[in-house]
Amino acid sequence: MIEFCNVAKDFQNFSVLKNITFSVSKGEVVGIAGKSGAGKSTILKLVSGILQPTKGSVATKAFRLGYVFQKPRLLAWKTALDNAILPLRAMGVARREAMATGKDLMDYLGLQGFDNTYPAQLSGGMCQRVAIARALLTKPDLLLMDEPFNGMDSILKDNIFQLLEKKIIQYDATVLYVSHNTDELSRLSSRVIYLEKGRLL
Ligand SMILES: Nc1ncnc2c1ncn2[C@@H]1O[C@H](COP(=O)(O)OP(=O)(O)OP(=O)(O)O)[C@@H](O)[C@H]1O
Repeated sequence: MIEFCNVAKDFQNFSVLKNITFSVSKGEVVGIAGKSGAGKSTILKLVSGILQPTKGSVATKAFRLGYVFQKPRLLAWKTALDNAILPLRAMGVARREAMATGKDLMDYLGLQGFDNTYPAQLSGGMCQRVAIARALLTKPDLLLMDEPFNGMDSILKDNIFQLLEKKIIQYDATVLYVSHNTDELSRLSSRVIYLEKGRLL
């Protein structure tokens, strides 16, 4: 599903990733760990095509991509529900159907009653849950998540883990996700990639 072949990524004269080679098979759940600034988010951006490698190649066979960014990146002028269903609407799903599906998922994520609330009125953890709903609603076959549990308490995290475990099986999704937390990494992933000084350990 994902293939990195001798990938290097430089920003101006700064070399973030050096000669990275790894692959992720369909249905695998792989964690990415490493110190702050090690290049974890850069790996996800390369997978998604937001960034291009300086050297080497990055290939994916994803049909539908879900991406939970490090920051929620919600549109300030849209309600929580409208933010969550944005990719569904872009795919041509009728508004009424998208809203019903979106509302169910938002309720499951503990956001009952906040459908019509704007991002500025939500907490950081609530915005992050809207972003998780947005990434899951399209039934992605590749899910990229960058510190998806930021701002969440342990009970909430546990609910979201259960939801993710269910959805990953349901969508037969491949998952690549970044976390600093070893408990979070060991709970979901079958393998962890560790980045240090631009190289894979
Ligand atoms: N667009 C950019 N332009 C210049 N430098 C960048 C850019 N994006 C990232 N960097 C640099 O690349 C390095 C790796 O960034 P990245 O966001 O991938 O790290 P990270 O491992 O995800 O860090 P954190 O755990 O703190 O989120 C950092 O030194 C960062 O300053």
